[in-house]
Amino acid sequence: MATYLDDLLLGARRRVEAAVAREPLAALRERAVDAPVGPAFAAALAGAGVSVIAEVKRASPSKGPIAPDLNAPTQAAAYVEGGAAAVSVLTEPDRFGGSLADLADVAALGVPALRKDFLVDPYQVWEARAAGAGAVLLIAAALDEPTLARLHDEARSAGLDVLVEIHDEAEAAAAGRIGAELVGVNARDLRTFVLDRDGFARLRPHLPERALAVAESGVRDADDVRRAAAEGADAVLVGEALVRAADPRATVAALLAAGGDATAGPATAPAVDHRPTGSEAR
Ligand SMILES: O=P(O)(O)OC[C@@H](O)[C@@H](O)c1c[nH]c2ccccc12
Repeated sequence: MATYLDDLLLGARRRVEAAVAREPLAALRERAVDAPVGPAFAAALAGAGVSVIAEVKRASPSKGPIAPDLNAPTQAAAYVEGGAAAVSVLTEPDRFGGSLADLADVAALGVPALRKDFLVDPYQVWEARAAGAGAVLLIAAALDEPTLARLHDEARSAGLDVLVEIHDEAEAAAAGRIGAELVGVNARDLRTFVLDRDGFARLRPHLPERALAVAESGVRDADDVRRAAAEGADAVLVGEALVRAADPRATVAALLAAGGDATAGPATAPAVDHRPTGSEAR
């Protein structure tokens, strides 16, 4: 059965074909290397406490329209004022209402920006670089491992960081084999859209040891951030809760405070050991 994910991947391939017809890869690369490199993405997440990657998203396949009139750079500026370490920008147009122009507008603010899309071709990596992104998302469930590895290498050679998205143990292992330094656990299964709030805690021990860990999807409030912190997240990636928020600046600030609390004080959950133990150890 064809899933939404299959549809999204097909749409991505068609957009690449159309874009290549307008501007061949060589020309795009030339334009991209002349563009200023965006601020480093992964390094912005590495500090103490849980960093917030705040997302610009107008719609989604599971929710339909969420914030159809959202202005990407205005929204992103509010995130930055609230203390977001980085901004994720959906560039997929059909189901998420995004565009590369949104990405460029957000990156122009000088914030580390992630291209969130369904990447299937190196061309899309260079589009991200040309738009001023600091990172691209690669979805392990969408790519066979050689393609995942190839796109990962292409992005690294373009000077971009890569957020490798996984949602099971096999994908976590693949992320390790390709040398991922930044791994996101998507609590939402992109094939079924089912949200599993225990997904991060379950998969955290299986992530590559040196990688930064991002908890993605379904983070609603300070309690969810505290939980992610206690489960060993370096960052949370938050979309819907922020695009629906009446005051996105204050909402980011509140999430950030919760993430700091969790590692700071006796009032919150004790630190736990996230490394695999016993027979689980790799
Ligand atoms: O809106 P939420 O539940 O906070 O989720 C944000 C983000 O995790 C989600 O948009 C996402 C995670 N991985 C993706 C891959 C493609 C498109 C979207 C996504």
